[in-house]
Amino acid sequence: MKLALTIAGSDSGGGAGIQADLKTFSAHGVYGMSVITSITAQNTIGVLGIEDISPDMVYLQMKAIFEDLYPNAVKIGMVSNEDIIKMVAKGLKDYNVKNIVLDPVMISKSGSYLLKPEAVEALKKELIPLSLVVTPNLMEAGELIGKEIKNVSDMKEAAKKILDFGAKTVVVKGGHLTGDALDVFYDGKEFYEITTERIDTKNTHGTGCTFSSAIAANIALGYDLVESIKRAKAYITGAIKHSLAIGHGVGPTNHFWNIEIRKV
Ligand SMILES: Nc1ncnc2c1ncn2[C@@H]1O[C@H](COP(=O)(O)OP(=O)(O)O)[C@@H](O)[C@H]1O
Ligand SMILES: Cc1ncc(COP(=O)(O)O)c(N)n1
Repeated sequence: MKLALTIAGSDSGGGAGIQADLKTFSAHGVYGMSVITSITAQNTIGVLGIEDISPDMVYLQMKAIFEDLYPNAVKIGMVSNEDIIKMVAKGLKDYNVKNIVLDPVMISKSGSYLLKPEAVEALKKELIPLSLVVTPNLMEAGELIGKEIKNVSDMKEAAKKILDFGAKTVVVKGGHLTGDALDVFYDGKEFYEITTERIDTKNTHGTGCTFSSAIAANIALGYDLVESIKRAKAYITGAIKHSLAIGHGVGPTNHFWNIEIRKV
């Protein structure tokens, strides 16, 4: 059994954050574990409240996992504030953790801050240099480099700059552009454009979480990074195609779209 860890926030609505990540790991046949950084009271409509976990408790969860259930890959999502970011970076360094996929979560689709704006610099300084791949959406890439991203050429420029912050590779996700769902991957040498059809649905709650945890699951399974990203792109596209019209707002993706469960 391969093991994967998510370090992220809890989404009570089950569509994003820790819940999306654990479902994604399970859908890939990977054993999922979690370090919860923050609890959000959230549904498909919005975020009602956020309560951060203490940095000491974040570290203790990491210690519990790394001293017993060492992960083959790690995904990082919502890290909320500077003190949690520093503690997560310390835990990853103390236990020499590799294969880190960083989704620099900043704002929910419903508009709530999941990262304090003043913590963006700590994210850049502490977590990006530890990452095998960083997966910002257009807004997050723009915040990281201090410039609005409007097209594919801006996405490439952002990928280069984020690589310069110390990431090994970068995927800038173009889910919020018009046209095809085009993501740009940069490995420091070559650019790759990873494209699928755009699916016409409002139910995209948790797409970024699901995509990044699918990359981590595939890395844990032993695929190389480019293959892991390609497989994650196919998985998220299916999960959006079969997304769930549940709740009264932006519904979640369907994490088990490729697993057939028969009624008896
Ligand atoms: N409507 C859509 N149809 C197909 N793919 C999409 C759609 N929306 C987003 N994606 C893809 O889902 C993944 C997550 O992207 P995105 O939604 O931009 O992330 P985030 O949730 O962080 O904003 C990317 O691969 C993106 O291209
Ligand atoms: C706890 C938590 N983490 C992350 C997201 C981002 O969700 P998305 O993947 O839709 O950008 C979220 N809404 N809640």
